Amino acid sequence: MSRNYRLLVENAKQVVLICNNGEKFLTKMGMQNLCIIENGSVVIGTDGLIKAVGPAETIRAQYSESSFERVIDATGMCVLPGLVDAHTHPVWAGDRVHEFAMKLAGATYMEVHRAGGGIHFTVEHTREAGAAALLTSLSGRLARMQRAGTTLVECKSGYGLELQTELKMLQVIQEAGRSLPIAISSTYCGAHAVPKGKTVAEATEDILRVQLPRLKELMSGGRLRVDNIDVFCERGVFDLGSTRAILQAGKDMGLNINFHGDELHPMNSAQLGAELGALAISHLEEVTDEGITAMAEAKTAAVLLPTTAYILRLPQPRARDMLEAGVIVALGSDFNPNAYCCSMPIVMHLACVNMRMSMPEALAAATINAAFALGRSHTHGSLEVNKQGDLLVLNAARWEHLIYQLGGHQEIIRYVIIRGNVVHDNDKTLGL
Ligand SMILES: N=CN[C@@H](CCC(=O)O)C(=O)O
Ligand SMILES: [Zn+2]
Repeated sequence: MSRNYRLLVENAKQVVLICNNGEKFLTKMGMQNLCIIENGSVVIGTDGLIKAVGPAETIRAQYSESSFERVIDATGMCVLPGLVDAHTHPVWAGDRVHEFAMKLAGATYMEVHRAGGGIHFTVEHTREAGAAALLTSLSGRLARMQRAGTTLVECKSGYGLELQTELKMLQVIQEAGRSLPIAISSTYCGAHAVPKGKTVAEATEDILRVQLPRLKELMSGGRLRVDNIDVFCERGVFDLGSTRAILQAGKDMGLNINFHGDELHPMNSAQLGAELGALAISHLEEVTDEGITAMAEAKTAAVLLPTTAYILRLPQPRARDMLEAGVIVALGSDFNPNAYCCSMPIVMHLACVNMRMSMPEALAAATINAAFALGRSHTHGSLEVNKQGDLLVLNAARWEHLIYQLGGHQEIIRYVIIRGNVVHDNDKTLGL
């Protein structure tokens, strides 16, 4: 093949494809048996898409006449798909480090929230912040996630709780998506908390009558791109009835349902999500057996967030029960001022130790299944021909080191590649 390509990554000790049959998600045994090529190579075209992935000698023979803008010799190294972070709240102003001390001293999440901290504290500061300042801090956070291997990330609004600030956040997310290599799935989360001075009914009314109609107008005029709708369905926040009304209205506008459920109390959020055809539900620390069955049947992904249970000392989500029931289990960092973690390798480590997932299950949950939870598993989450050329090259001969070395991703990730372009070269960053 005598053509020009963007990138050849050759001779990797392991190339972890995840799957190779166009699967949109993996469950049960599929998550245990990831597709791995020993001594493999990957070719990415000038359009940023994967053109070939296979044994090194086959690729060498097929592409012997071709030219590449860049060749990476990955001898002794591993190649994996870029990681997908299925749940973050990365747009905000105001420092909440003081709350960490409160929580360490025993305050619960809802106690901090009721004391005027938590989401309300962040809402006050985010309402006051200018879009430029929010974009600067968001870009820094996304760059950090990218260095930790994330190439597709879900980003929520939700620290405005009124039209102007929610729109400001969504526009900032859109701008970051335009200016940075990392891909973004954008989520309207106007029902993240009930604004101070409003009842649940009044807040729901504002979302249904004011916020969503304006969003719809901007989206249909092509001025705003939003992918998902989210609600914090929780006792003392949005009840089941208001959650249903908001999610259904979002779905009617073409948004994917992807919401917070069954986190602090069993709310039957899982059953509601399954009934509404939700693409994903996050948290689920308090999900019931019936909720697990409903999600497995409806093919609604469970986005588990190990950092939340860890920081708030909550019961762990029942990952094993979900996996055994055939639920599509995905992972997210839940990056937010409460859980300040930008690293999906740390999230996978916590999922393995605290939630008893195996390393292959955790990697599937942080790649193909997280991509499915965002409606993007046709382009992301595995190394297959015609998918986006997003990959990690590890300074390690076995891929499991990415999870095993707690907090070691900074040294272990040599390259982060998005659409065939090297966006992070660890040697250069560290000046080695
Ligand atoms: N549970 C609700 N929302 C966030 C926390 C947001 C915050 O505390 O600012 C979460 O997913 O953990
Ligand atoms: Zn969240």
